[in-house]
Amino acid sequence: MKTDLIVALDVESLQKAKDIVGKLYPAVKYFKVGSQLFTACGPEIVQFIGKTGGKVFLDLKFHDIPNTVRRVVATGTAISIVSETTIGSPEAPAPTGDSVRYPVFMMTVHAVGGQEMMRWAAEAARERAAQLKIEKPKIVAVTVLTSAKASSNTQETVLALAREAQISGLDGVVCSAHEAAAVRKACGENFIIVTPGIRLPDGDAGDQKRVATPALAAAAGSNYLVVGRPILEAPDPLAAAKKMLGAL
Ligand SMILES: O=C(O)c1cc(=O)[nH]c(=O)n1[C@@H]1O[C@H](COP(=O)(O)O)[C@@H](O)[C@H]1O
Repeated sequence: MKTDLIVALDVESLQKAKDIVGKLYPAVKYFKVGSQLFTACGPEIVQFIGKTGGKVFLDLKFHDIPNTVRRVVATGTAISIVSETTIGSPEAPAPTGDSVRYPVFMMTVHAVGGQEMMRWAAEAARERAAQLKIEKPKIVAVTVLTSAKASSNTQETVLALAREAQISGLDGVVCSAHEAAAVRKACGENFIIVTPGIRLPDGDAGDQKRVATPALAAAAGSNYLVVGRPILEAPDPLAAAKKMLGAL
């Protein structure tokens, strides 16, 4: 199984994000757009990464009533910079121009939102993608954040949430490397495991508690490793990304 690197673009402006993508692509192909960047610049960054050739992981961790999550997942599936009714309306016609030529590749919801919410999210992505004739974005559920200290029942909680996500029709979960092997065993080979909290042996964990090296996470069965600060704050982000990739 191949393990890929996703760089978290946790920066405050479109320009900074563009600079980082410019430095890292094509060595890095996957970029995570999270709440900070999306709040700062909106869908334009999605379009930019798509045009560059990269793939976007839109990590907005939706957690709301099923109807609201259904609508926002449908909107995210059709995300575009074209200023038209598509933004905000899951029922609106397909965007024109090149907007949906760069759809997001993966999105997050919170597993604690419950099975009905996750099921509606999965259905919304499927339906909207079919309508637009584009590949369905993968929907993955955040389980227990990697910033939470491990407790005696962390693995059990992650496993229960992963099973609920799978039953609900989601494509995978976000969990730490510490639970990845158990999730892989319980949910099978095709279930996507996304793992943040990745550090090289000498790396500063910061607020992350359940951390692991790239090699450990890959050996545990993670498909995608999410790395932010160790790359963003490095004097040479490309060299830092290559070091992470080399440590897989
Ligand atoms: O959903 C996520 O991406 C996520 C889930 C989780 O449990 N832990 C976690 O750190 N993340 C994200 O992964 C990235 C990790 O960043 P660094 O700790 O700087 O490498 C951040 O963008 C977090 O928002």
